[in-house]
Amino acid sequence: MYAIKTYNVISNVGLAVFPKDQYVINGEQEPDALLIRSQNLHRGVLPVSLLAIGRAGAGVNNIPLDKASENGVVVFNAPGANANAVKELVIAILIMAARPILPAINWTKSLTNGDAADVTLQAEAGKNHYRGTELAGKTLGVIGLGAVGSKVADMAHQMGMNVIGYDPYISVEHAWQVQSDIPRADSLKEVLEASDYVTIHIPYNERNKNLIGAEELLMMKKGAVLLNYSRNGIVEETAVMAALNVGQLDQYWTDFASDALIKHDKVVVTPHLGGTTKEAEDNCAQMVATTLRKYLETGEIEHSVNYPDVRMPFNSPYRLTLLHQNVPNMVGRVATILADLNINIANMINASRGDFAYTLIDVDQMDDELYHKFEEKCLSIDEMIRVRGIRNAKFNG
Ligand SMILES: NC(=O)c1ccc[n+]([C@@H]2O[C@H](COP(=O)([O-])OP(=O)(O)OC[C@H]3O[C@@H](n4cnc5c(N)ncnc54)[C@H](O)[C@@H]3O)[C@@H](O)[C@H]2O)c1
Ligand SMILES: O=C(O)CC[C@@H](O)C(=O)O
Repeated sequence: MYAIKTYNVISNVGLAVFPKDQYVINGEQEPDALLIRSQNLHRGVLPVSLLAIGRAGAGVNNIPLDKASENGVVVFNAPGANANAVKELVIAILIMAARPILPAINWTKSLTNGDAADVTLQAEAGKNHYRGTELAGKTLGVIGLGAVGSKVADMAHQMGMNVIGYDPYISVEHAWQVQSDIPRADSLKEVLEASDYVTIHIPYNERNKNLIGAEELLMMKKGAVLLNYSRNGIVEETAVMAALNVGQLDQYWTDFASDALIKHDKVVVTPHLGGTTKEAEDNCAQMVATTLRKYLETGEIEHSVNYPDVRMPFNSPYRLTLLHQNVPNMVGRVATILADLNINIANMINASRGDFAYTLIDVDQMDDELYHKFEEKCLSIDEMIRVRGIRNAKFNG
């Protein structure tokens, strides 16, 4: 039985991916895998039993990736699975930033002391206080043109906005998703200077920490609007409030609450709602549960953020999986161990990603005693991190 431990609310559609006769969810056993959303794993230790972590979402800044890699824990996310939900929310926020919909609704609700006709008259008389502007013809700068940013850019473009994108690290896949008539800025400065509205869709990491600070806010048009539906650490909070106080920035909309931000008049905070739709929660949980299950049962890696993606049809009775550092001659050394044990290789694949690498070896014969000898010899190699043997369920019985 495999043991899965969950944190946060994980959709049942995702949990249903794990057959009850093979998986225990939140039982007593030490976990083989964690399935999480925003749970902060930096604070605890990773259990020794842990083989994998599945993040039912896009951002992985709540996971200690270096520690996971060094311990041979493969981390998966659900790329793009909640992008449509974030896009729809960001478009709604753009509209609410241009039109004072929330204060207008609250004011209308407050109309009292009159008969029906009086309320209608008051509403008509007061509506000019809630005059807005239109998005069509205004310029939207989109920082990050990945799964979310590319969708936001396209939708805003369709709504008549002039969209300018900025993403110096864009993948080929996402580059194809952005309409070719959406211009790309060559620098952050260029996109900030050009835009009436700026929306950020990038991961939080060391490089992007405080990407938007006092200097960048000064590059923006006076009275521009900033949206942050990515992560709080990307925008420097004190700088943003200072820019709001002097009118350099007109409004700041963010999905990430903090004590200071929620008290500021020109900041509107939603409670990390970007991916909170039924569809997105189902998509994320299903995608990551499927990749976790595949990894546990076949060793194949898909959508990992710390180890290379590796696929190999599992057509032998037994598979050996080896997570190791990316150093020369690992495959040679493992092949020698197998040869010394008189085990024939049926199929093999090796791939690397940065400092780490992964090797899958299929063999036709294996028993517990032989496996233990193999494992012991492999783990005596300094750069070997984790060795695992998987029996192919198709050959059982
Ligand atoms: N509010 C929410 O609930 C919610 C939901 C989904 C994602 N997110 C956040 O949004 C981020 C983006 O999500 P995604 O699904 O689009 O991810 P993604 O990986 O598909 O896209 C991120 C893009 O940002 C680009 N990028 C990285 N650093 C950049 C920089 N300094 N300048 C410009 N571009 C840069 C990358 O090249 C990539 O194309 C996630 O990492 C997550 O933190 C939040
Ligand atoms: O799980 C959530 O609700 C948030 C997901 C979001 O932050 C993400 O990075 O995908």
